[in-house]
Amino acid sequence: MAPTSSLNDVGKLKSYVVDEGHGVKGLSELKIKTLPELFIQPREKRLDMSKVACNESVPVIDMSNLEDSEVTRLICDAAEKWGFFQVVNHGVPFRVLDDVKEGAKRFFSLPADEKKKYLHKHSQTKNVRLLSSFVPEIDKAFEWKDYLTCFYVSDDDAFEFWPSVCRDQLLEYMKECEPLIKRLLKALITRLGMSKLDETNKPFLMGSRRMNLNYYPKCPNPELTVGVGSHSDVSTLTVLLQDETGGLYVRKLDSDIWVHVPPIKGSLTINTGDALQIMSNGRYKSIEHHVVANEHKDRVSVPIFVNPRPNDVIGPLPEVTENGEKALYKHVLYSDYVKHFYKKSHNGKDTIDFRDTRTMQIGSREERDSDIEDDDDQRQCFHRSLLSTCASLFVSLRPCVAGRIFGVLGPKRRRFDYGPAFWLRLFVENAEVARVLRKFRPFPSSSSSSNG
Ligand SMILES: COc1cc(/C=C/C(=O)SCCNC(=O)CCNC(=O)[C@H](O)C(C)(C)COP(=O)(O)OP(=O)(O)OC[C@H]2O[C@@H](n3cnc4c(N)ncnc43)[C@H](O)[C@@H]2OP(=O)(O)O)ccc1O
Ligand SMILES: O=C(O)CCC(=O)C(=O)O
Ligand SMILES: [Fe+2]
Repeated sequence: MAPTSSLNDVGKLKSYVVDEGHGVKGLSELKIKTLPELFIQPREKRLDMSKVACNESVPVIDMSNLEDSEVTRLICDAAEKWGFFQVVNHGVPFRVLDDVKEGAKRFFSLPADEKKKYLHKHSQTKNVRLLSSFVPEIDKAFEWKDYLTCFYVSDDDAFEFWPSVCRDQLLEYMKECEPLIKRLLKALITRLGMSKLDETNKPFLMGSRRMNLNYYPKCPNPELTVGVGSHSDVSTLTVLLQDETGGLYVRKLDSDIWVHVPPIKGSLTINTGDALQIMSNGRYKSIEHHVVANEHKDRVSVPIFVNPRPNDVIGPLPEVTENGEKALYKHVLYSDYVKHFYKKSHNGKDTIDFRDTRTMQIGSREERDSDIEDDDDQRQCFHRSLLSTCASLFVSLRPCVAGRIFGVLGPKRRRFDYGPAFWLRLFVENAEVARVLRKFRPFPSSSSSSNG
């Protein structure tokens, strides 16, 4: 039961919030009058209201005219100058947006024992996790937020592992956003010198998706904490659905001014993430943003993070650097980049700094040692990409080989159904090995790498 007497015992408090599945929401529902110390953020991590510009706002782009080159121009300008914009008339039905918000509320209203099943230590899959704060094992001061994160692998995987109270709504939302995502990327790549979105660039621009359900419960002392600390997303781009509460602030480019992103009914907020900043060699900006806590209302938001595939090596695109432009970022295996993001608490733009050739020396020795940062790292990360691609190919082939040898399909038959989906996946993964090999073999020596 309610550990109101133990709120000052950090161990018990963490255990209540994180391990028992109550989350920050459970704590909020105890109607505590003061914020436990665990959630008190250092002053520099909170939003300084004197730095908020009330007369500024991120662009709002009307997407109703599908063929309009002016829309393309507005999207590219917004990604260059703001890294954030809202879209209206985007084609995703209001009903789908309402349903996914309701689905999120349903999930977080489940009893703690039900939610607990999605904690990392109990979850049947690593593609679904329930967390509080950001990375609770690492965060010294907790953020006032719970979130469920779902990495999309396939419909079958989602049907099997995603929570049934919101699974259908999440999948529908993700699928309805697909045309919008393609339109946005198509527009953005024109300014990078690519003529179309096709099978050659789709994988590293939008090869994987992760959806989070964020829940920010009412907070007794919102001014002392944050909903989400300042960070930039590690995605290519993020499509964010927020409810009517408000509280998302973004940094104005090259300034210490913050701008509110007001909820507009039916709109979606788009931001370009670190992966696109790297691929565009800094042309498109991945902007810091954060969310304040709120005393009066629970808030939900649902971001779709559109990403490269974990096994992709990302770096400034050849189309961008072929005119002699100096590459500002080192290549990195995308899953290494994401793991680096999850290894530390939110701290502004420090994830991308670790690939920025101008700031690469920043970071603790421990971090430097564990990341690939030597001059030969492009070669290394292609090696790693190749290895992890082969590993995933092996995993998908294993039951097939076992089936052939022993004449059995094993207990996980449903997941390794040899229908069209299986053969398609096999084909795609073989193609992937071939692609990585092609990239790897003619790779130049480190002395001729373009990183400066
Ligand atoms: C602002 O607040 C946020 C933001 C976010 C997310 C923002 C984004 O931009 S998400 C886009 C992320 N991109 C992807 O997920 C696509 C690429 N995915 C991958 O590369 C991989 O799935 C992986 C994330 C690297 C995980 O790879 P894998 O090695 O196969 O899986 P694990 O063994 O489970 O993970 C290894 C290691 O990573 C950490 N970790 C992984 N996932 C999460 C997660 N969802 N949350 C926290 N930490 C995660 C973790 O340390 C894992 O080690 P363990 O020892 O725990 O296994 C998100 C949240 C916000 O609050
Ligand atoms: O809740 C929001 O409005 C933003 C959340 C966010 O920035 C994130 O999940 O990455
Ligand atoms: Fe974010």
